[in-house]
Amino acid sequence: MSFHIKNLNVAYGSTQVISGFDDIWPKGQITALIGCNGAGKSTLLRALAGLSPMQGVISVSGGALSPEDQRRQIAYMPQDTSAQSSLTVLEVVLLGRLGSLGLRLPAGIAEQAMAALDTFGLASLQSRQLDEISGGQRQLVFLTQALFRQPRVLLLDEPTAALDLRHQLLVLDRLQKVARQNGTIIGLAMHDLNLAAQYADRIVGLNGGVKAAAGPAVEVLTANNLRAMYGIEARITLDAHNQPQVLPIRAVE
Ligand SMILES: Nc1ncnc2c1ncn2[C@@H]1O[C@H](COP(=O)(O)OP(=O)(O)OP(=O)(O)O)[C@@H](O)[C@H]1O
Repeated sequence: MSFHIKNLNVAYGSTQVISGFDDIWPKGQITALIGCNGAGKSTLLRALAGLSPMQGVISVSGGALSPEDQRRQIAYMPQDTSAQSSLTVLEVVLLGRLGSLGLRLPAGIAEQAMAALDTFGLASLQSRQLDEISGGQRQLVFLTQALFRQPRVLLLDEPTAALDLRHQLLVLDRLQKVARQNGTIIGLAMHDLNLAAQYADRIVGLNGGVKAAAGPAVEVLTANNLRAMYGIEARITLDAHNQPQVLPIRAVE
């Protein structure tokens, strides 16, 4: 089972933002989307989640996904999780299973949601309203909700952007486990290239809405690619596991 994206095109009005994007995201792997501000990462993830009109075909295991399949099989967490809401933290996580909730909660589901919150140390916040917790805590709550859905495909837009260093590592460790253990297909937009190198199985570079590079970190995170995609000069070294580490030096013309 893998996630196939064929000739995906997205336009806002007459402005083309994603052009002819083709890729295959394997089962049980993390694919990280990288690229400069405005490169099209969020637009691509939103289109895959069925939230932006697009042209092209997306399929899982060869079967093209209808808009209904997209909603059922794909979970998506946006970049901006700010919310004025009187929903509590526990209610937000439970909404992850909205599709299977009736008038009464199925037995045990609240306990499962609490256990999910506990993974990121959030259980004590269960009764707080969404607007009574910090930005990083809100990002963790929405991440917990997306994981609680147990989707086949999980799309996360900059899931560690609001998190401290420890929580960045905890979240990416957890995502790697979910991918490996459940076979979940995970796609992330990321700006931290070193974390992408450490955790992603594949990196896809977007430049002006076009796929500019794809493959393992060591092939994508090269000085030439970073100059072309970000307009920077960078020093690349290999760590003890032969993964590239990027040290940005200066912006270039
Ligand atoms: N709703 C919209 N209407 C019109 N243009 C948009 C809209 N949303 C995004 N764009 C444009 O589409 C392009 C891609 O934006 P997108 O948000 O996908 O980039 P990104 O790679 O996620 O950037 P960032 O790293 O800043 O989050 C940009 O030029 C942006 O200005």
